[in-house]
Amino acid sequence: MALYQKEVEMGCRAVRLAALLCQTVQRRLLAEETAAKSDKSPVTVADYGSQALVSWALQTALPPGETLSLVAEEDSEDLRTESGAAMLQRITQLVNEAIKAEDGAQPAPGPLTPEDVATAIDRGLSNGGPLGRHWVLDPIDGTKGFMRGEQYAVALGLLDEGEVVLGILGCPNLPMASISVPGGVMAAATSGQPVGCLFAARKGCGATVEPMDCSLPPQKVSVSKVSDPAWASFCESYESAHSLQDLTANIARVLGVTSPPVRIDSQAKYGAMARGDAAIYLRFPHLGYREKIWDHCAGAMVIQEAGGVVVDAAGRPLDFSKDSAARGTAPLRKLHFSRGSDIPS
Ligand SMILES: Nc1ncnc2c1ncn2[C@@H]1O[C@H](COP(=O)(O)OS(=O)(=O)O)[C@@H](OP(=O)(O)O)[C@H]1O
Ligand SMILES: [Mg+2]
Ligand SMILES: [Mg+2]
Ligand SMILES: [Mg+2]
Repeated sequence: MALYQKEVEMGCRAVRLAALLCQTVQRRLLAEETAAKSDKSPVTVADYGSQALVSWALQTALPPGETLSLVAEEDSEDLRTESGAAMLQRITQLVNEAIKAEDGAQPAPGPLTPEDVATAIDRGLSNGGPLGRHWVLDPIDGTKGFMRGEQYAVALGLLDEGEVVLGILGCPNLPMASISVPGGVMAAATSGQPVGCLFAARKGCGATVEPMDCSLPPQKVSVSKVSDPAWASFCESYESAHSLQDLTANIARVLGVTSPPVRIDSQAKYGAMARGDAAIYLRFPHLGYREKIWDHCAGAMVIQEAGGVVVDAAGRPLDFSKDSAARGTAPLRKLHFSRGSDIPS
């Protein structure tokens, strides 16, 4: 079997399963399904449920006795408090519903319990690092976009000996049709092509896209061939709190870019770029913010395998292998870009 083929299949199944749960929640998103984390960022039942499902699906696909190492965004700490119990119940119900909808049956020996779900979420507490295999998960990237009913991604990568070898991006609200058309996402969504894309990239094997609903086979994607910035369009964060939009506007002006920025949430930007919907992605977080590996691992791999290049603000490749535990700095757990994408002074 081709290198990482089994892992790509495991990962795609896990991402599809998680996307199913996200779609269910987004359809009936209620205020009580959202909470605020200690850093004040939003988290929903779908973020937790997606993480639990990916963790469960990957762990159950491994040979008996093999333990999953997963570096993922969420943890169960708030769910294990008295006030989090009802949310954990709700997540457990959604997780069991998604497993049943996929297989038509509950997992043996029976539905997952709230404790099983919390344990699955906390498998994401690995520190990663340069040795061995580590899956890297953002269960919902672009939670704010998800809550607005717009773009988000289930983003799953695999690190092997410090190198990214797989990237899978489930983008349930991204149309299969190009969004670089007048009217953007809205127009593409009504073009008659399916909505919902699954991007997958394996080291050295290129990147593909297929509809989330499996209605078409995977097709190879490649980045835009536009080389003159005057003809290029560029993507950036939808949220101005996530990237310095004034700075990107200035850079675009200096480059001679004439079209307005394409602002969509999440690593769906990487997916859209991988198939040539835009040629440039500019991201400059506000001073002091440290990027997390799960926010870029899968997307960067998809871009790279589609023929693109992803670098930090100083033009250096991103390093996903930093093991922050080795630095003995617990609060920095999983903040891995030592040379980060802070703006150079
Ligand atoms: N202050 C700040 N600066 C930079 N980045 C931040 C910041 N706050 C959050 N985040 C991270 O941004 C993730 C969402 O991705 P994007 O910024 O591409 O999406 S968006 O267009 O702005 O919604 C988002 O990922 P999720 O938390 O998974 O949604 C965050 O990890
Ligand atoms: Mg994220
Ligand atoms: Mg997230
Ligand atoms: Mg988040």
